[in-house]
Formats: sequence, structure tokens, C-alpha cells
Amino acid sequence: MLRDKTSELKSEKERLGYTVNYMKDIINATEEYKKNFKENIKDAYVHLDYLDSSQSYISIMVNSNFLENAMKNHDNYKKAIKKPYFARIDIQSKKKQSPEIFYIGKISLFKDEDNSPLVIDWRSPLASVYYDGRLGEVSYESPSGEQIVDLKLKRQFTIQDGELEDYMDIDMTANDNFLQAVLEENADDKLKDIASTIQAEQNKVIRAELKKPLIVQGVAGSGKTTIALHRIAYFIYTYEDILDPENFMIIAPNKLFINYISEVLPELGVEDVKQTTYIELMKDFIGFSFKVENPFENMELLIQKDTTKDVDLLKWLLSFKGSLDIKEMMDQYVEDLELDFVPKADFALQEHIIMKHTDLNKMFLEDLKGTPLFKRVDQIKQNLRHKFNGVKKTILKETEEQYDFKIQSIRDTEAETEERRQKILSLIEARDKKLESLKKDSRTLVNHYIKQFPKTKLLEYYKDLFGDADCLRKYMRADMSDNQVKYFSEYVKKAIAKKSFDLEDLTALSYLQYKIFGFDKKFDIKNVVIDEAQDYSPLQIYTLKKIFNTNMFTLLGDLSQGIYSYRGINDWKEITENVFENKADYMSLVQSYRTTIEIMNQANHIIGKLDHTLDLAKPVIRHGKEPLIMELDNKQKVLDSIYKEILETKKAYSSIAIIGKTVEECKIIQKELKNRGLQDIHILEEDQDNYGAGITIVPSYLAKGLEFDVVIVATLNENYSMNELDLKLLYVALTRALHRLYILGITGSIKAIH
Ligand SMILES: Nc1ncnc2c1ncn2[C@@H]1O[C@H](COP(=O)(O)OP(=O)(O)OP(=O)(O)O)[C@@H](O)[C@H]1O
Repeated sequence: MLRDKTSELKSEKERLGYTVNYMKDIINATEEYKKNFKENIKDAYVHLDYLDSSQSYISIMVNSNFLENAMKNHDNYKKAIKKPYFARIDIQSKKKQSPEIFYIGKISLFKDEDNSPLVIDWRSPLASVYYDGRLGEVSYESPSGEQIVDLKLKRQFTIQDGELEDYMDIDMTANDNFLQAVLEENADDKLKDIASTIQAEQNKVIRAELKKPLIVQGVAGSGKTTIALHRIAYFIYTYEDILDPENFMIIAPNKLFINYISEVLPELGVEDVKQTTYIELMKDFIGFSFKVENPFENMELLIQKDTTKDVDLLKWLLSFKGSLDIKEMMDQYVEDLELDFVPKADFALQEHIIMKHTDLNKMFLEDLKGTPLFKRVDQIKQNLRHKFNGVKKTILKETEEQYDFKIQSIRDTEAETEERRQKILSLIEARDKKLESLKKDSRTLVNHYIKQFPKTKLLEYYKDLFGDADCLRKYMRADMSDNQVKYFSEYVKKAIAKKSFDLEDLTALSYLQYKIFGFDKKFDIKNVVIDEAQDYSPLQIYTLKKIFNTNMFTLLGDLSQGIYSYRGINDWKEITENVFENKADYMSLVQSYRTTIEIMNQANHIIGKLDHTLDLAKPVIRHGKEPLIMELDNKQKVLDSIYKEILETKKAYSSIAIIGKTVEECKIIQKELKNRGLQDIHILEEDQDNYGAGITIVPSYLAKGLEFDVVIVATLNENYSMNELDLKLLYVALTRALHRLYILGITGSIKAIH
């Protein structure tokens, strides 16, 4: 049926007006109620007028269920009122005569009178049809099972400040102009929600089963970070009864990144999800204070052109310390510790054996297996107390009786002489002394026994295992060279002496803490979301899984951006097979939304030189200018051209990044640009909270996850050669651009562009 756009627009405007007013009523009523509630709740009830059926404050108030929801959603309604919905679907089910119309928004809104939906939540099962379905037969899950319906209309709205500007119907052939328009926008210093333009492949990830681990391999700009946040919002909505926002934890690469994503969840009506960096989390796990080596120092060492350090050994060590081989070593070490943990003595009150050493050892090794060693000691302590309390009286009573029996038999058998009197007297004294000493020993018995367990500290164990070459040799695989063993133990000894550890040490320390000591604090995390997961080592993910004791992981990453592949993940199989025992779901995203076709082609050209089997990114159809590549014969010319392009692009774009390979390179660029008159530019640092819009100089490895309108990849002293790390760094840098890309450098410094 052809629709007359003018009359349709008119009726949609009315519909929007009605919804906005309805929402306003609720907001006002809730505010009114909250105010009155505080003043005098009784008063409010006294004045209820049950005959008043208008949508007044009172009629809303009597519906407590409604009110409760309204209270809960009050803030979200206030946010949503400028745009209560963004889309409409018309669906025809076989049971109904005419199509049903649903409006989809970030938060649902129900009519008080008949509970009919004015707006359905984007996370509801029915809304899935909007994201997944083409016109025609579609299905969705409802509480009563799968529903098959005819999707008659998909309509998208452009709404500004509560006013409908336009709408667009999407048929089978139409491009998603709506998405195009959103992608044309300029970059912000914060990531945005995409509830209105989620694409079908992304919707699958968002709604993928919660209980199984999910691994998402997605090309640069495929929306991984954004989707991860929408997935959390979806689960909080769907499993409201069993999951609180505090049960979710997002682990992000750095503080800057947490700030960058900080607006998405609140925009989606979700607050209180825990967000942290891996290092902060480790600080929480490890029970002593320490310094953390800047993770980028090793990276700098590995990417600099020439270095006198043992780069190969360092690479090997960092990768080994993140492998599951080191976990095996720690497991074996702890198993050996176990054997010698329980004191060799029986648990006895003087000559009364209450528990034999062998039984205690069995309890420790078998009954309590799987529990951290020191938690086992706590358990044993409790058991001993319990057991001792049960037998203490009997021991005292029997001891007393034994003496009394002896006394009595003297009384019965011996004549009343001075000698008999002395005998009895000394027995009485001996009895009282014995009882006294038994009582005295009883008071400290359990503690005394427990004190015989080892009291070693975490760091001592760490040093014992990794800082001692002989011990290390014992637990290392036989094919490791003496050189490697020596390098490893020296490295650890130095770290311990300085009490300054790198990220890989922190993971191993946390794992040992988990195995030997356990944790006093309860981490009530049921669902863990890890972004940039390709940079994590198998040991990191394994350790988190063990410590949080959950399988509910969503890992999102891109192996093409795996600039830490020396220690991170080279193949997702390592994780699915070895960490999640083949029980994880795997999804891949190849559509990229961030950048233009021209920029993506350039980035693909570079990553294509890497010998791997990953899919190349397919950009959404959005054209822009060809990247400008200029190779110049001296640094001043390069800097002049950077300066010129900044001045030029500044007019149209708000965020510009100049990406240098290393911090050193960035510092030179900053100094030279300042000399040319650009004062207000800073170098991005990982622990800064916010990078704001404007012109920023970014070291290549810190650019991950971020995006800018304009990216200028610059080389002065550094080269990007054809090795894996350099190609990946370059790929990361190029794919940060939304609209414009410049590659400006010394001739020959970036081999891969040719
Ligand atoms: N369906 C969508 N609708 C609108 N914008 C989208 C959509 N999907 C992704 N985007 C936009 O694409 C950009 C890239 O998204 P995001 O940063 O989440 O991708 P990513 O896969 O994590 O990227 P990278 O791995 O390169 O850091 C963001 O600006 C995001 O808003």
C-alpha cells in the first residue's frame, strides 16, 4: 500500500506529540509524588480520588506497580523525552486482523489505562525484528515460544528535541541512509550509543547466549566496543531478576579508554557497572603494595629500531610469562608445597591424640583439594576447634576418673596408715596438677598446632619459584635453555628487589595468590567483558576465569590489531580450547563502520601484507577523499606538511590526531609544531582521564580503541618496516580515522604503503 508522505508525517507528528506528553505527565507525576512522599505519604493517600479516571497524578498513584516503574525509570524518561523512540515496526500476525504497530525506543513506556505499549524497549524480544528482519516473514522469541509474523513496515525517525523532522521507510532494497547519516558525523571524545542503528550481525552478538563464553573477532571499527556495552545493557534488561549491574565488570586497556566509553551505558539507562583496568584489578588481587612497570616501556623497547638489550630473550620471557606453561609450573609447585604443608605432629592434647597427622594430611590433600592452601588451613583450624570442643570434656573427665579410681582403690585396699594418706594426697595433687595443665594447654591447643603451618608470604613463594635458578630449572620444561632460565630468574629477582612488576608478573602473582592464599574479599562478578582481548595472554584470561569463578565472559578483539602478539593471543583457538575447554561460542564481524572506503582500502593494503588468514574489513558504503600519502626527503619538510594539513583540516573537523610511532617521536613532533605556532597540543598519555577534542599527538600503541576525524600518521626518525609488529601498529593507526587520512613521512620510512 502506498502511503501519502504528508498525511503520514502529520499522523506521526501527532503520535510523537502524544507520546512526549504522556512521558511528561509521568515525569511530572513522579516528581510530584516524590516530593509529596517526602512531605507526608499519609496525606497523599487520604486525598486519593478513586473516581477520577483522568491521567492525573492521583490515578497514576493508585497503580503502585506503574508508579514503582515510573520511579525507577524517572531519570531515564527525562533523558528519553527528547527522543522517546527512533523506529517503528508494523507486524501482522496470523491471529490478528490488522497489523500491530510498535514504536521502539531506548526505554519502554506503557499506557497506564490498559498497559498497552506506547514504546517498546530496544532490548525486548520483539524489537529484535527491527534489527534482524527484512520485510516479509520474520520470527522472534516470545515468552510463549517462537512467533512467526509478517513484517510489513520498518520506519526510522529523525527526531530533534521532541519534534519529528522526518521519517524514512526501509524496504528490501533501500540502503540504510539513516546509518550513513550517523556515520557522517564528526568524532566525539566519547563513544556514543547506537541503539537506533544496530546492524543485524551486531544484534546477533548483543543477544548471543549469556551463559557461554563468547569470543568476538571483529575488524577495526566493526563496533566491538560499542556492542560490548549494548550487550551488557541487553542482559541487565533481560535478566533483571538475576543480574545486577554490579555483577558485570568491564576490563578496559587503560583509564583513558574507560573515560572514552563512559557515556554509553548511562545513555542506555544502565548505571553501576564495574569498570576497571587490568592493572587496577591486579592491585585488588595482590595483597601487598607494589609499583607497576609502565607496560609501554617494554613495548617501546621492542619497537625501537636499534637496541642493545636482549630483545629476543625479553620477547621470549614476556610471552612465556603469559602462557599456560607457566600456569602448569605454578600448579606443580603448589602441588609440591601441599605435600609438605601439614605439620608432621599429631594434633594431641598431651598424650591424648585427637587427630592423627596422617588423617589431617588426608583432609588437607584430599577432602579440601581445590581450595587455596591457606584457606584449607582455616578450614582445618575450624575442624580442629570443633573436634576438640567435642572431646575436651571427655578427656578431662576420664583423666579425673582415672586418678579418682586409683585413689579409691588405695582407699579400698590399703590400711589407714600415714603412708596411705601420703599416697592419696600425692595422687590428689597429681590429679589437680594434671587437670590444671590439661586445661591450660587446651586454651592454646588449636592455635599452637596451626602455628606449625608455614607462614611464608606471597612474594617469598614467588621468589622461591621464579627467582631461584635451580628451583626454576626443576619446574621449567626441559627444552628451555640455561640462558633462558638464568635470564628469567635474574629478571624476577630484580623485580622483587625493586618491588616493581610488569603486567605479566602481576598475573602470575595473582594466580599464585589464588592458589596459595585465596582472597578474603568476595568478588561478586558473574559476567566479565574484556575489550581489546587480543592483547591479553592466555594466562590472564585463565586467571580471571578462576578468580571470578565464572564462565560468563565476552571477549572482543581483533588479531590484526594484536600489537602485543608476543605476549597476547595469536589465535583465538588458544583461548577457546585451552581456557574455555571448547565450550565458547565464536563470532566474527567483518563490516567496518568507522571509516571511509578509501581509508579502509589503504589500511587493508597494509594489513594484507601480513601473512595471516583473517578476513579483511569491509567498509560500509561511505566515500571520502583518498588518503594523502607524501614522502619527503627531510624532516623539516615533513613537519611543514603536517603543520599545513592541520591548519587546513582544523576548519572542518574537530578532532585531529598526529600519530607517531614512539613517545620520543611524538615529543619531537610536539616541539616542532609548537615552534611553528601550534601551542595547544599535547601528547596522549595512558593514565590521563580525558583527551578532549582538538589536536592530539598519539604514540601509535596508545591509539588503540580510539577514533579521530582526521589522522596524520607521521614519521621523522622512526621507520615502519615490514615486520608483523610494525604492520599491525600501522594498521591500528590508519584505522583510527573517521574521515581523513594523511601519511606524511621521510621517503622510504613506511615500506608497506607501496
Ligand atoms: N551500527 C552502528 N551504527 C552507527 N555507528 C556505528 C555502528 N557500529 C559501529 N559504529 C561506529 O563505528 C565506530 C567504531 O566502533 P567501535 O569503536 O565500537 O569499534 P571497534 O570494533 O571497537 O573498533 P576498533 O577495534 O578499531 O577499536 C564508532 O564510532 C561507532 O559509533
